[in-house]
Amino acid sequence: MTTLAITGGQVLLPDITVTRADVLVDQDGGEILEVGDDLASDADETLDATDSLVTPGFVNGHCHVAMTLMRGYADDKSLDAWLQEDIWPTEAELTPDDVYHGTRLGALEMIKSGTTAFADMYFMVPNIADAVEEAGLRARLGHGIVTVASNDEEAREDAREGLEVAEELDGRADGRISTAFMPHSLTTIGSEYLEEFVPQARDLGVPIHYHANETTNEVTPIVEEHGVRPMAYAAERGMVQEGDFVAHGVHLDESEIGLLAEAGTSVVHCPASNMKLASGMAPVQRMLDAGVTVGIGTDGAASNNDLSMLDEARDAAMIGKLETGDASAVPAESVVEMMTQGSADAIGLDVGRLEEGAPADLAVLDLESAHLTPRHDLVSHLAYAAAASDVRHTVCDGQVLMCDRDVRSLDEEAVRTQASEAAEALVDRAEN
Ligand SMILES: N[C@@H](CCSC[C@H]1O[C@@H](n2cnc3c(=O)[nH]cnc32)[C@H](O)[C@@H]1O)C(=O)O
Ligand SMILES: [Zn+2]
Repeated sequence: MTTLAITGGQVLLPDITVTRADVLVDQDGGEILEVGDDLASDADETLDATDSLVTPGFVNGHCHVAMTLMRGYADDKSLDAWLQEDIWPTEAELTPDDVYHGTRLGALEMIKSGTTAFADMYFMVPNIADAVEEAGLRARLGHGIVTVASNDEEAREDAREGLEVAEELDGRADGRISTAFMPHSLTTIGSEYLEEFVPQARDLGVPIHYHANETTNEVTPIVEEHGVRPMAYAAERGMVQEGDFVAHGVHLDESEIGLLAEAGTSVVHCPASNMKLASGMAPVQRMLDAGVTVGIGTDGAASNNDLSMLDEARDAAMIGKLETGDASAVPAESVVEMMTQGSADAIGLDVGRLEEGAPADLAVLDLESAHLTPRHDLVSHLAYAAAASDVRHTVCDGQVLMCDRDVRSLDEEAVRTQASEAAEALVDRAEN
C-alpha cells in the first residue's frame, strides 16, 4: 500500500468543527485511512499542513466548465438576452477541441482553488471527460438537451445523445466520472420530449439534473400553459425524485419547497450567477429549514466570473441574509456544510467528509496571511475571509493534484496558452 500523510494541520471534521489532526491516506484505494494524531511516521509521501487548514475538497454542484472560454466576453445582461444574443451564438461555433481546452482551463482553476469534484452540464461531453480524467478530478457529467430551436428529428437526436452520454461515460476515469441525464431547463425542452426520454433515463438508473425556477420567465410560462408551478410540472413528468438535483431554485414557493423536501430532490444554489444576471435571491434558509438538501455551485465562468467555491460560499452567506432580512440566516456553518457535504449529497457523490473510509479528496489552505489573522474561528474564515489563492495543496482520490501551489496533473502554462488561443479564435469565428 502506498500512503500519503497530511501533517501538522487543523482539520475540518464532518460536524463542521475544527481540530488539530493529521490525515493518513491509502493512495491505491484513494481512501482516508485515519484522521488522528501522529500519523506521519512511515508514510510514503507527506504534505506539510502546519499553519494550515485541511478541509474536504470543495464540491461545485452546478457548472458549465468549458464556459471559461467566454469569461468576461458578455457581461451585464439578463439571462435571456445574455444567452440568446451572446452565449448561444458563440457556443454554436465551439469545436470539440475548444471544449477540451476550456474544460482543462476550468479544471486548472478548480484544482488551484481547492475544488475536487463538480457537476457539469454541457455538450461534446466525451471531450470534457478526457480533460477531467487528465486533470485527476471527480465529476458527474451530462449532455445539456435543448429542443426549443430544433425540429422534431434534431430534438430527439439531442435527447438520445443525452442518454448515450449518461450510459457510456459512467464509470470512466477509474470511476471518478459518473453521469446524469440533463434536460437544460423546464422551458427550453418540450414537454413531449421529457415524457418520452425521462423514463428511459430512469431505466439507466442515473439522476436527472436541470435548471429550474432560475428567473420569473421560467415560472410564468409554465403556470400559464400548464396551470401548475414548475416543480409540480416537473414532478408530473417524473423529474422530482430521490437523487435528482436542480440548479438555482430561485423562485420557489412553499408548495414547491415542500415537494422537493418530500421527494429528496436537491437544489444547487448559485448565488453569484443569480446576482450577476439579476435573477433573484433563492430562499436558501427556508429550504434548509424544510429539510431540502442544498449544495452550492458556481454556474459557468461567463456568469460569475470565476470558479472559486470560496467566493461562492461568501456570496451564499451574504445573499442569504439579504433575502431574509435576518443576519443570522445562512450562517458560516451552513455555507461550509453546503460547499462540502451539501453539494456532494446533492450531486450524489460519496465525498465531502474527512473521516475514515471516505474518499481522499481534500484541500489544504495556508492560514499565514494578513486576511486570515487572527484565528478566532476557522469555519468563519472559510465562509467569509479565505480566498482561492490561499489553497496550497489539493488531493483527489488520494492523488496529489497540487503541492505547494504547483499543479502536478496539468501543465499550467500550456493549459492557459492553449485555452487563450482557443478562446480568441472562437470569438473571431462567432463575430465574423
Ligand atoms: N445541447 C445544448 C447545450 C446545453 S448545455 C447547457 C447550456 O446552459 C447554458 N447556461 C449557462 N449558464 C446558464 C444559466 O444560468 N441558466 C441557463 N442556462 C445557462 C450554457 O450556455 C449552455 O448553452 C445546445 O446545443 O445548445
Ligand atoms: Zn447553469
